[in-house]
Amino acid sequence: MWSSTRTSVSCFWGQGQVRSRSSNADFPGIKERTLVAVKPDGVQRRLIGEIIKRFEQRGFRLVGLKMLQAPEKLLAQHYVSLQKKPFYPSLLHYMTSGPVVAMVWEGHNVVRSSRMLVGDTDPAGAAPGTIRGDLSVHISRNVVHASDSVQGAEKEISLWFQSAELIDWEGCDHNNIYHL
Ligand SMILES: Nc1ncnc2c1ncn2[C@@H]1O[C@H](COP(=O)(O)OP(=O)(O)OP(=O)(O)O)[C@@H](O)[C@H]1O
Ligand SMILES: Nc1nc2c(ncn2[C@H]2C[C@H](O)[C@@H](COP(=O)(O)OP(=O)(O)O)O2)c(=O)[nH]1
Ligand SMILES: [Mg+2]
Repeated sequence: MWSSTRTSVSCFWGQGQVRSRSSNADFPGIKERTLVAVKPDGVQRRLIGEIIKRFEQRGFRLVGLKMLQAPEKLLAQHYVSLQKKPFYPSLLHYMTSGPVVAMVWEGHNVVRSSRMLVGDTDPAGAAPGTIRGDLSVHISRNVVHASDSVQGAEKEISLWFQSAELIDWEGCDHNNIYHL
């Protein structure tokens, strides 16, 4: 689904050696990706930076980012499972009320971890410390989206991004488990 060439950044360890990379074939899930989107209320409330900060601090890698006015057709596909819900029209109205910031984050178990970072769908039940638990009060204005399964993430990423818009890069921070 994503490009196979990985952009290399020289990593200097300790006394300045460049450490050679081991294969990551032994670490399934290491390159897992998920779709996260700052919803229109998050953009309006200037929360883009705060939300990106939480994913970066956790150690995930941003591999795709764009701001867009989401077309209704895209949202209809994205929320296809909610089409029959009574709140569906208001959900589409909300999601088209302003620009959205769509992102793809990569890392070990990023789908599950993102859902934990984001918190419960209903902010009233979202734990303090989570994005929704700290920054929102109502389910219909819950500031952020995160895919809820690996399969769903793959589908959503291909819906929101062309593969050429995703950058395969490698860093050299202490969270870089490619070097384990
Ligand atoms: N009862 C509700 N009333 C109003 N809006 C709702 C309600 N339930 C869900 N929503 C909206 O629809 C979105 C999608 O619902 P879903 O059940 O997929 O929750 P989610 O997976 O936590 O959210 P998202 O898919 O946006 O990450 C919610 O994030 C929320 O904005
Ligand atoms: N108004 C309203 N909106 C709802 C309801 N259930 C879900 N939504 C909205 C908010 C969710 O973030 C969005 C997507 O639903 P989801 O995928 O089940 O939840 P989540 O993945 O956002 O946590 O739909 C709901 O019951 N009422
Ligand atoms: Mg959902």
